[in-house]
Amino acid sequence: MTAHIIDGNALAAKIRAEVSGRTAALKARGIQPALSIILVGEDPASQVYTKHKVNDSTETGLAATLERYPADMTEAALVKRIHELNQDPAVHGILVQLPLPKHLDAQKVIETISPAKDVDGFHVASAGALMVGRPGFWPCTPYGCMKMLESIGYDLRGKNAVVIGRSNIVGKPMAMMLLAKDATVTICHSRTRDLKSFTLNADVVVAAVGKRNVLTADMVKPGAVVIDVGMNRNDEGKLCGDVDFAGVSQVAGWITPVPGGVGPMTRAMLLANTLEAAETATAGQ
Ligand SMILES: NC(=O)C1=CN([C@@H]2O[C@H](COP(=O)(O)OP(=O)(O)OC[C@H]3O[C@@H](n4cnc5c(N)ncnc54)[C@H](OP(=O)(O)O)[C@@H]3O)[C@@H](O)[C@H]2O)C=CC1
Ligand SMILES: Nc1nc(=O)c2c([nH]1)NC[C@@H]1CN(c3ccc(C(=O)N[C@@H](CCC(=O)O)C(=O)O)cc3)C=[N+]21
Repeated sequence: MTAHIIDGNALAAKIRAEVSGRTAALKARGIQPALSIILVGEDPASQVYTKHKVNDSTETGLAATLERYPADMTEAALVKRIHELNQDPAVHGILVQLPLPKHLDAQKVIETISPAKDVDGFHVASAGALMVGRPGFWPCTPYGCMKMLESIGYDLRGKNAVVIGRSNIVGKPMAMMLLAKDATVTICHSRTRDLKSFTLNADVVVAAVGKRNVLTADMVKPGAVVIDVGMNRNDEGKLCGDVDFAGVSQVAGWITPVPGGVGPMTRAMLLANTLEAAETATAGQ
């Protein structure tokens, strides 16, 4: 068997086109949807990622501002700036790029973002809303994974889903979203004994670990859907996921590639969340 590939680039392009259309409608009402991105420090990967986010936004008609601050910025100064952005009606979304320098408490900083502008979906209020099924912003990476499942018309009801990884920004919200669609969800992590015994029984596997070859062909049920969130570098320095793509694609029914899978979807869902924040903030205006 050779798996069908779920093309994240193509699906992300579709979502961006939808966002562009809705952005044009807002602009026709005199509203410019706007995202503020805060980057603290000089992390090279973060510099690349934030540049991508600004370019994606601009191409879609959203206004994006990248604010860069030195690595020694104090928490008080950062919190003050976020409060200003919270108050600014021209700003609809606020994103603080992670990781933050070690002297800053990332969760505390995120809690200062107004939940109405939390387009990353990392605020505890956003996490709580997802947990209890109330409206709120969903974290972009698991949200993008759900869109990928939706794009193949996959019905999660009663299916066994295994999420590998339990971070607050990927694994845990991913599990909640799958649960909300009536999957039977198992969350595995570094203390899980015999990972393979869980994945072999899974109709859907989401790998969000950050280690190469966490999922290999012998661990996958024939025909399963495999979603690879991981971002790693192989020995040649090439980007690769958590899944042994060459092997697993011989067993799985569907698989997402890295690059060109979940990554572009994460970026597209950020645009969708920002647009939604702008629409909600300006409803009836
Ligand atoms: N494509 C995209 O858009 C994005 C990709 N990523 C990538 O996804 C990956 C995960 O990110 P993130 O959730 O932030 O990472 P974290 O490091 O926060 O979480 C990793 C999780 O994997 C678990 N884990 C570690 N080793 C194993 C193992 N051998 N077997 C099973 N579970 C294990 C950890 O368990 P424990 O809790 O016990 O430590 C932890 O829960 C990274 O590669 C990251 O770069 C992240 C965000 C967006
Ligand atoms: N506040 C915050 N929000 C985030 O969403 C956030 C963050 N901080 N910090 C870092 C992680 C990581 N992340 C990625 C998003 C897209 C790609 C992506 O588009 N990847 C491309 C490849 C890009 C390349 O070539 O390097 C792909 O998979 O095709 C990667 C990684 C978002 N993150």
